[in-house]
Amino acid sequence: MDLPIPEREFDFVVIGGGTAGLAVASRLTEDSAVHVVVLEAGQAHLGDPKISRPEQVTQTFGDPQYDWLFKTEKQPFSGDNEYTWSRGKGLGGSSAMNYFCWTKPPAADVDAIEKLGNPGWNWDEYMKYSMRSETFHPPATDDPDAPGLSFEPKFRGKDGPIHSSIAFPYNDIDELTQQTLVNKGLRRLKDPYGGDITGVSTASSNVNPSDYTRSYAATGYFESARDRPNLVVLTEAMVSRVLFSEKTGEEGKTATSVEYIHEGRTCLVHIRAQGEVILSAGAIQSPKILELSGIGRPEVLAAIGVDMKIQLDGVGENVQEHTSMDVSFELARSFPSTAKPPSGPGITAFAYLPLTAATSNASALIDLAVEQVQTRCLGSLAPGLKEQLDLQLDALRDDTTPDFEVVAFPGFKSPVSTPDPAKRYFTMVTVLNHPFSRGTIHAKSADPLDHPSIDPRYFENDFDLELHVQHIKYIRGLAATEPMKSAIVREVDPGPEYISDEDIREYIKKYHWTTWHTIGSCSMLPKEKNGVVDPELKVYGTTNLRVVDLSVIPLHIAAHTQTTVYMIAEKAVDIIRGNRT
Ligand SMILES: Cc1cc2nc3c(=O)[nH]c(=O)nc-3n(C[C@H](O)[C@H](O)[C@H](O)COP(=O)(O)OP(=O)(O)OC[C@H]3O[C@@H](n4cnc5c(N)ncnc54)[C@H](O)[C@@H]3O)c2cc1C
Repeated sequence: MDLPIPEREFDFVVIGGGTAGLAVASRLTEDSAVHVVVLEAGQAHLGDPKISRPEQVTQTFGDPQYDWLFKTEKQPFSGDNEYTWSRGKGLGGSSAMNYFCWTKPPAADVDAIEKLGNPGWNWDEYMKYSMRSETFHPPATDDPDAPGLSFEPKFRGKDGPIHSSIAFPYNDIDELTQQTLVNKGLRRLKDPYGGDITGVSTASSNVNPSDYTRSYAATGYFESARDRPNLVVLTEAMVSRVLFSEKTGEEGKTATSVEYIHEGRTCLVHIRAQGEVILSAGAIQSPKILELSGIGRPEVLAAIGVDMKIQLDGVGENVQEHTSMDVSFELARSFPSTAKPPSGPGITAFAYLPLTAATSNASALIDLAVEQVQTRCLGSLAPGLKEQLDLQLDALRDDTTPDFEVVAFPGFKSPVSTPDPAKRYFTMVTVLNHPFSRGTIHAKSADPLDHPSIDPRYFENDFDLELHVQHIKYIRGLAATEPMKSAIVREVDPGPEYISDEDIREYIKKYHWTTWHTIGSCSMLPKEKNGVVDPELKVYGTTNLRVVDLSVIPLHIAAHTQTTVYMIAEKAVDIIRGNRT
């Protein structure tokens, strides 16, 4: 590592040594004849306790050595506020700073990706490849059905590089939440990893129980591959663009080299004949690198002064992000809690529910969503967006597909009030899983060091805000349900000043936050539907440039996203190997 690499040729140049990038590089170099270089903009950080120790989970946030610290544009439909979007910088990328939640989407969400024109991207394939990435460590227990400890072996990976476990003890806030949700009509799931997540469940974590450390792309995939002579990993190498041959063949343009900045010098690395570039810079920077390479929308390239090589109108479009809200409560002194503030992230109790379970008003709300979609259709919907929104409407109508997520956090979490150290609190976190709004991420200039312009267009489709209002009301309904009702003294934030829908809306605009799950900026869709990559993850109009990271997911899923990224990487490697034989 950290070798200044001479201008030599490789079979694969991987841009970004993050979650997907290291997984792909490690798998490809299992074949000793295949030579791979990974160019990562950040530092290695290997063995750094701020990354490896679960109890230090937020220590990397806001530190530019570890965190890209992106800022969104001002959001006109969200009070003109700007929002900070953290992303991991260094080996392992965002898997080095995430919150350890190991979750998987419902089968229906993955099958929807196939329905959008992507054969082979369905739930069966998801299971096959995601299990390949995981080794699950069952809990040591005499009672396999004990709350928080139940699991189904057939849904869990047995010999993959990433270790998962039930690392954070199930505590009485988890039980309080889960029992209240059950009393509100949800069912308890034995194991939410088999494609049915609707109900109450306990999530695993990507913590290796053998030494209680973070299991992530750098430890899981890279450590076992790092001594291979056919793998070179260069850190602090900021890729600026991909260069193509002058001639365009029948199948498109061929990438010949990748340009990057290392120690203040601009350098090139070359690609062998039959070789490929794998773009794994994440959903925020992969579209920027395509644009700096001359691939994208004509008006974006013209504005930054980059000559167009391939017109692809979908680059940096169709951006979707999960938004999240906190509702915090003060616990009654009588609540017999042994729960201490979590020694790690401590997030284990999850629930996913359909809109129909969240409110008795669901059918009127669905009519409102249909009307909003139809109103927008009268205007100018981007190509392919109608199909996506129709699938979202179908999912809203379906009682078995979840639309929103509830997470119990056994501590105080709110940007508004200051907690009293003499009191105890817990927080219910809600997540909007399938936003209707669509945003953009585009290069702001031709300077590779400039952050891109990030415009998620939060709440441009007002229905997203309406759903968040329903979430807060649902949580208030939980607070009025036993056993939670007797366990709390008061709701702290938003609190009693925010009762009317209008007031709740204003509160949400000020205090919602990102869950760092951006998708869609290099969507896998048919080209005429604003696709950037085909189902083999190849960029349209190129012969040997693939995008392998979260940016390719075209429609959002009800899950935290790391398992999906490992799945994409594992499947990409099979596709690549299949093409080379
Ligand atoms: C704070 C936070 C908490 C999260 N919590 C969870 C969680 O609890 N559970 C969960 O499932 N998911 C969580 N996620 C999301 C999950 O971690 C990400 O979706 C996933 O890791 C993204 O993988 P990726 O490969 O697409 O991108 P990344 O892992 O971000 O990799 C991109 C890599 O490319 C590098 N790079 C970018 N530009 C360049 C360039 N020009 N040249 C060279 N290198 C470049 C970056 O430095 C980075 O290493 C969280 C994310 C964050 C940020």
